[in-house]
Amino acid sequence: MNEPIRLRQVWKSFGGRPGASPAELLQSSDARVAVQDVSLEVRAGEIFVVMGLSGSGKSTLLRMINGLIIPSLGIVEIEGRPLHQFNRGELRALRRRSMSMVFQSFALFPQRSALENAAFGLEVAGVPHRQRLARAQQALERVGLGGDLHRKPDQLSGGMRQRVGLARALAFDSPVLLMDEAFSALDPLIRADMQDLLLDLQREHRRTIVFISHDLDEAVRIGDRIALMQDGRLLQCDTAETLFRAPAEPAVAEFFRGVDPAGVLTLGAIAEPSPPTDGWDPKDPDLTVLSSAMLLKEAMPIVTAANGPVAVVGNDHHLIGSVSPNTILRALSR
Ligand SMILES: Nc1ncnc2c1ncn2[C@@H]1O[C@H](COP(=O)(O)OP(=O)(O)OP(=O)(O)O)[C@@H](O)[C@H]1O
Repeated sequence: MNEPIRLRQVWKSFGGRPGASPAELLQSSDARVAVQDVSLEVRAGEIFVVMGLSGSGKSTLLRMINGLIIPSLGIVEIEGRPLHQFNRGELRALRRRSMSMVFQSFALFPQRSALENAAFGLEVAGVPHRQRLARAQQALERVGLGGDLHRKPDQLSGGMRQRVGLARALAFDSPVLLMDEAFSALDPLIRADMQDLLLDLQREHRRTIVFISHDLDEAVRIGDRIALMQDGRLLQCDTAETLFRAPAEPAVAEFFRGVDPAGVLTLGAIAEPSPPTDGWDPKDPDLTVLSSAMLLKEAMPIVTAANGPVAVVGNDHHLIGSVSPNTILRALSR
């Protein structure tokens, strides 16, 4: 299957001569180059976080993916088809049916209830009244607002309003969600709740999610992969663990300074390549067996409580190696 979203050498300059080459854009004093030569692929079913500081080009990138901004150079492909080949109607249909947006400050209609707000996108898409209310109600229940369907926005907290925004996108059931700093305005505890909710939703129903964030902790927590942006350039795009262990340039390592390695490293990355015991028997009921994908912060209490090294196995349950409390301590003190 084609990647749902692919960018090939994409540039976006605000101002500057149309048709200018990359070198001309970079040299031109009246061109503001927001995105420079970005190539990436978003895979079906992943949470793909675009992370960077303010002004690094994240929102411009997202708006090129849904066709709101046209690249100065390069190609954006959606499901294998270049976006510039979509006519207006197709672009509208893409935004309505295939890609839902969730913004930071989600504009809710003050005079409408949570239910009517969540149903709004479906209303615009022409879904019949009863059907759209049923779908909106289901989505609100899923985000924990089943008891607040008839409240108006001013009767909801900021976190609840953001849940209505998420429910509006979920009610669509579109395969791709574009989330622009969707949780950034929330206070830290509610923000962590929303991140958990998103991960739960993702376990139930794998959508392709492009999530913009300027917060590395958030990116590490929710991202299957992270695209790190700086000054319009893509520094590196990979799992948090690879960015942390093998930064492509010093700027990447700089981003990860101060990040807790236990929240980034997995058991698979640190396991000793030897079995936990000499006569290792995978069926031994007394042996602790953990997945290689488990993060150290989750594994630590289990490894510490086990009597002896624990076995680490891969996806197909084959033995990768073993980990003891000492292995973890060594990895964390590096
Ligand atoms: N319409 C525009 N006209 C001129 N310059 C723009 C426009 N939109 C964005 N820019 C510039 O492009 C650069 C990238 O902006 P963009 O909004 O994509 O960054 P961002 O990473 O999303 O930042 P933030 O996190 O602050 O939203 C910035 O220097 C910005 O000033």
